[in-house]
Amino acid sequence: MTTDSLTSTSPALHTSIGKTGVLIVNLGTPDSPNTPDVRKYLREFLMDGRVIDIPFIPRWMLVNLIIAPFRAPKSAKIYKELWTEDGSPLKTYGYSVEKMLQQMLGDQYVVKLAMRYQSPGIEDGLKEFQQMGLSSLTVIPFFPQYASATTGSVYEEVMRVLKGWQIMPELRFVNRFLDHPKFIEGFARPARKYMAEHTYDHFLFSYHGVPERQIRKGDPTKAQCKLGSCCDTLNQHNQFCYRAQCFETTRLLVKALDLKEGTYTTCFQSRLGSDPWIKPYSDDVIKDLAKRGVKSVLAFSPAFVSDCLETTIEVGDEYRELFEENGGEHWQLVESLNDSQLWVEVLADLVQKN
Ligand SMILES: C=CC1=C(C)c2cc3[nH]c(cc4nc(cc5[nH]c(cc1n2)c(C)c5CCC(=O)O)C(CCC(=O)O)=C4C)c(C)c3C=C
Ligand SMILES: [Fe+2]
Ligand SMILES: [Fe+2]
Repeated sequence: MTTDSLTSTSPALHTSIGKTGVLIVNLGTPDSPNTPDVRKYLREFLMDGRVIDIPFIPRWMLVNLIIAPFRAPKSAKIYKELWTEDGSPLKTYGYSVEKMLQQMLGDQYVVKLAMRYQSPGIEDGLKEFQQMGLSSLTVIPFFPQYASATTGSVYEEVMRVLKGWQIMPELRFVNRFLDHPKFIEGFARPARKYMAEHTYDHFLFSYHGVPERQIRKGDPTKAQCKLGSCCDTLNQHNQFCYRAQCFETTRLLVKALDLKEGTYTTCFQSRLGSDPWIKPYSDDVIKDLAKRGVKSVLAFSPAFVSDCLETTIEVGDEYRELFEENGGEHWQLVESLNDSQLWVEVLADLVQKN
């Protein structure tokens, strides 16, 4: 082979030698807030066997005959409240972070945003990486705490796509980052600002819930997690218990904000269906706090790195109404990391850890 034939290699391949692909992946959101797009999103999302973890035929019937048709018009209305002129915040922040992280990491890295459901898809992102002939690939799901329904599902999809590749890049998955100091600071910093402006009686840490069954399935000993006080500490036996990881996240935030014992509660939102989900339920906790005479609450949603339907609408609006209806007076949601510099620094650290 002559030098000429070497230099005539395709520019895309040539410039990518030695580069690392970084796939940042969030959950996904509908393509528009209109009912057909919301229905399409709900169908894809809820037909994932890690999200609704029941056998295929009952899952198909539940999703296609009950949840998607009835929920889509209601959810579409809420998505319309959330939508901005740039689209769904979850995706807008994602693109902004993609750009900022690319700038921070420099041209030895190629950063791409993907969504587990809907667009831009994981498969399309990975195919672009494949054409670039990257040497290594880091996948960072945007979920601070590991859950089979989120991080587990992203891995499964990445592995499904990679399975047929002739050349496998060096591969690294980041499976959680709840204890990254800058992740904690990303919530603590805006919280300190609110705490300087107002006195809060109580601090609420509301995480997305999962069905209790999913925690039991993920327990390696099948006996460790009793879904009670055993989740109060995170150790080598329960390190992937989603509920225990949420309590640990609260502990780290409590420490960063120097909150007093008895002034904060960890709870779980967004139940779907009639099976038991992890407790305590956020709506029960909020009603109880208001009835006990708590007048002002600072609320956090630290299972989400981008503001979305679950934070802005559910915690920011619906829980505020619930609190006020039951006698509460002041409710403030701490915004998520969104496209803050701190969040991009967390991601850069996670990429460069190896
Ligand atoms: C924090 C991570 C998340 C976990 C764990 C999770 C589990 C989970 N979710 C559902 C059902 C729904 N979730 C919905 C929205 C939604 N969920 C997450 C994150 C987690 N889900 C996010 C970031 C979002 C918001 C997306 C956005 O576009 O803003 C919805 C749709 C909303 C609605 O129609 O009300 C459903 C439905 C299940 C069953 C589940 C189980 C483990
Ligand atoms: Fe969800
Ligand atoms: Fe547990």
